[in-house]
Amino acid sequence: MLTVEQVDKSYVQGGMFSKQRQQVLKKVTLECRQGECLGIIGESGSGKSTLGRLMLGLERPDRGTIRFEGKDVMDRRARIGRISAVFQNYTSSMNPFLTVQDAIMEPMKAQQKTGLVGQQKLVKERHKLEQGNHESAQRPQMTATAKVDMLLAQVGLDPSYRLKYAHELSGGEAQRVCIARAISTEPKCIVLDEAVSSLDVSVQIQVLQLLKSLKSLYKMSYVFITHDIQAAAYICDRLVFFREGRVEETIAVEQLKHVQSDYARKLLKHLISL
Ligand SMILES: Nc1ncnc2c1ncn2[C@@H]1O[C@H](COP(=O)(O)OP(=O)(O)OP(=O)(O)O)[C@@H](O)[C@H]1O
Repeated sequence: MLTVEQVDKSYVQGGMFSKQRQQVLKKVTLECRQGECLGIIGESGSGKSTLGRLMLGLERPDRGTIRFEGKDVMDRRARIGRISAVFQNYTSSMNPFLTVQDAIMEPMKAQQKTGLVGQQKLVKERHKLEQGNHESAQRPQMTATAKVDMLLAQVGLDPSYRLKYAHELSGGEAQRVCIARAISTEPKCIVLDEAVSSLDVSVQIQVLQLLKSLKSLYKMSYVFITHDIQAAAYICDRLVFFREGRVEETIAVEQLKHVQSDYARKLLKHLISL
């Protein structure tokens, strides 16, 4: 579904006019399958966030390709409304001048601007009519407010949050709003970069549970980027151990005890059950 093939990425090191480059990603190849949660786990500086930005089409690889359902993610139409993101810095992820309602509606508006919603809706409506389901085909569209309320309810917040601003929210609440925004376009995939790392442990567990239930409700895939092996083991189906910009090992979570590399073993030492 989301495939990364032979991706290299480097950055200029030591100022704008320097010719020195730091190779951050080295021939990275991996796949996040339909409906799975793929964990990318590694030490600080191993290149996890860089890979996340490339998967979101925010930056271009030097070499190699990243495709979502066969289309290059650098093509905006391949990703808009289909791949979303939740980052660690939930308060800075939210524009301080926007209410919760406006923040949640931002991606939907962006999707409407591209005209993609229109096309998808038309196909769905035509299909319903062909099936003889005239009643549901003619049902009026849910109002924006009702849609925001529904999304807030799905992330465990009541409608009174609609008119609040980012600074009026706790960390956990702000991250729930970011999750509501990420699911608003009903994407097929969400890239979560250290999405629970800044939250208190008890809030982390609640948000992880929420992410799990939303994943099955919306039948989404997750790319879960983290340095927290416990959180990864809780939510992921497979883990990619990432070291110095390379894939060191990939393993199913239920096989974790059988990891081969010393690096994966070292990271796993933090997992109580081992
Ligand atoms: N835009 C950039 N310009 C220059 N160097 C960068 C840029 N982005 C990342 N790097 C460098 O690439 C390396 C990998 O960074 P990255 O943030 O991808 O690692 P990470 O595994 O996500 O780390 P952390 O867990 O600490 O967030 C680091 O050495 C970083 O300094």
